[in-house]
Amino acid sequence: MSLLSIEGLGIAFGGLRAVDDVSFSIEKGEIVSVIGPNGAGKTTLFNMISGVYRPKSGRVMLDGTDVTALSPHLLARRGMSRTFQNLQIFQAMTVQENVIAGFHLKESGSLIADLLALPSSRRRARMAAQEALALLDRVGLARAASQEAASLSYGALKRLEIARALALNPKVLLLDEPAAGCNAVETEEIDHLIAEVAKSGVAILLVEHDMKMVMRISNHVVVLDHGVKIAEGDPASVGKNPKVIAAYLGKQAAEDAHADS
Ligand SMILES: Nc1ncnc2c1ncn2[C@@H]1O[C@H](COP(=O)(O)OP(=O)(O)OP(=O)(O)O)[C@@H](O)[C@H]1O
Repeated sequence: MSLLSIEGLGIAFGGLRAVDDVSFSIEKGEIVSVIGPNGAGKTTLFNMISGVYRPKSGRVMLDGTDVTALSPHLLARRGMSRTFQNLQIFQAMTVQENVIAGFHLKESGSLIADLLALPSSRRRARMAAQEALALLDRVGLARAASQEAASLSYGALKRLEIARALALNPKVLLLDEPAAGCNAVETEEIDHLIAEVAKSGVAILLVEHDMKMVMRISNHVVVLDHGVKIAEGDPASVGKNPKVIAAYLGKQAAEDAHADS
């Protein structure tokens, strides 16, 4: 049984089948990337897996349990957390407070205790602050803990968002374009971070346009075109697949590439 199984997911907008019968799975500690040309259905698939859209067909199985269309916060409690293409950082809060906000997503029933500032809630707050610092250390931001998030560079903000998603202690982490807008140095830092998180046993699903990054860090690549899965496999075999080349570059380029090889 895989940690995360995507089974025949499909959805349509009006007459357009944006994602059609897509299946694949992810194991513990594995990095799987979903790629495809613009409009292929990557974001839509991601949104179905993370509970933002309800699929018309198929299901999402997490650790053997059907979690299809659970709300994002319930999914977070079951062990699936995500980051967003457009950063969801609270700019006016400190770096550490942003991570602490992540812990609150998985807690329930603590609001009244917090409002009354009960000893239990003060103890919890102290622990959350310590755990947040440990997470910031992991993503290389411990020294910026008390700075306002707005003062961080773009690459650091991206790592902060990953730290906040890790605050939920996920089994599966979904990353929506983690390197978008980053320069080469920032992308490399995010590469290392993703590899380290996977090594700790977290399964990672990535949607990313930076093809070099995808080829560098993925164990497995799933390729979509017009909502349909057209290929999957290790990065090297997917990179050579004529169907994939055709989807990206057009049919003629694929035939040329095939003739050259
Ligand atoms: N909410 C929506 N309503 C109607 N059509 C949509 C909606 N979301 C996506 N689509 C359409 O579904 C198809 C897949 O879009 P999607 O954004 O998932 O592709 P993508 O692979 O993520 O593209 P990109 O690489 O450009 O981000 C496109 O034709 C898009 O226009």
